[in-house]
Amino acid sequence: MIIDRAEVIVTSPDRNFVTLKLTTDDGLTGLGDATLNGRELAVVSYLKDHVVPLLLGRDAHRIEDTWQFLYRSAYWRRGPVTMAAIAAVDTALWDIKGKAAGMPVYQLLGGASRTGLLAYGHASGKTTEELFDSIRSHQEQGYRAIRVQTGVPGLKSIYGIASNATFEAMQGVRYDHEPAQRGALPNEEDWDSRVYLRHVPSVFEAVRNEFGPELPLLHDAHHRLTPIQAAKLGKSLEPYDLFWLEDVTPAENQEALRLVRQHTATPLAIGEIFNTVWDYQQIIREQLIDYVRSAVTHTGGISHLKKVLDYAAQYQIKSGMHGPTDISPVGMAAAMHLGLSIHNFGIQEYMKHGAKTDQVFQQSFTWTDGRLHPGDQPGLGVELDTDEAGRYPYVQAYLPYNRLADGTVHDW
Ligand SMILES: O=NC(=O)[C@@H](O)[C@H](O)[C@H](O)CO
Ligand SMILES: [Co+2]
Repeated sequence: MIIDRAEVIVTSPDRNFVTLKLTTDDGLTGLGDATLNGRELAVVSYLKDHVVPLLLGRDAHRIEDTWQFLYRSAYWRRGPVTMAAIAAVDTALWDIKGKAAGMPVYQLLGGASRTGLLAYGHASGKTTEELFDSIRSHQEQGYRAIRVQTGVPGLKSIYGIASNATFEAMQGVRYDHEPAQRGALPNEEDWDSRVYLRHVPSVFEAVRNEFGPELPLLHDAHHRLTPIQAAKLGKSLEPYDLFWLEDVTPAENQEALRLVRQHTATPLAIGEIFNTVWDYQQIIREQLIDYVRSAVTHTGGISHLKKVLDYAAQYQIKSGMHGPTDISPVGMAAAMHLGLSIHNFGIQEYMKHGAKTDQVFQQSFTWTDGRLHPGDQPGLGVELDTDEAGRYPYVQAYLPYNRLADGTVHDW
């Protein structure tokens, strides 16, 4: 079963997506998500100019050999562009192998370890009442776990809040921070850690008082705090029993999490911007986190993220795969197949894609009673309508960035 065609399809229905489509000599096709939000065209070139010529003529069955060949023959190791490109190839080959076997990918990975995948959604609101509306709306949509992000007094715009606050309005104006904002330059936003640290505990106090102790609540600090500030936040949120506190501090310096861990028992989730097991090695080995946040799309594909999660399982660390709208339906399907099969599944982030995206990508996953299931179609269960995709050309788009009051650039 030889790869004899490889296409890199860029489409921008509700936001930019990059998809690799491989076709074999016996007509089987496989899809891989290669979307890197705000830097999409770098992966397009990496695939088109450097990887596709190496794939044509290769045996599509040899997934591990292809992965090792692409990882080692590049010479230059790791990084988001390289690992997103390798992820797309790996995922597309698993899709093909599933179709060749007549089985959904999760069956090839060892079969189902659970009936469905607990998912969480993104409630947000500039004010407490808008936040409460958003939480109720997510509960009505069936979410059993909810991420809470709010405005911060004195800050003009902030991560995780829809540009148009009320949830009803969001039905039309979707929470749009994930799909990088379209435009020639990144939007500058403002930030103040001290105001944020004072404000967040009061938000969770209000949410717990309104919604009770049971509802699993998550929060994303989005890389903005120093380790001691992260420790302070984790400790101040302990009375509210969070499911997890995410990206509390930039984790390139993995040992920074030692300080946070010394001060708080709030569970920690890290890794959505990581791209290989080496980014995790210390924080897994020292049990400095509780959830691995990587998406299949950014971490070398199904093959590599499975290795990361199998390593994490030895330290009782679970998956918490990244699932914003800039993970395409192909990437989400790969996450669901992997999540269904592993023992140490934790939770799946699930932001619903837009209607135009669902027109471009035909999906077969189900969302029932707050749990996702990839479905039982052979392969990943996603097909891409190339004609529909052709209707939405790429649009330059960037993620925002932060500056502090004195103009210093800060993590967004
Ligand atoms: O937990 N989810 C997140 O942090 C996302 O909102 C990321 O900022 C975007 O997906 C980046 O493209
Ligand atoms: Co995050």
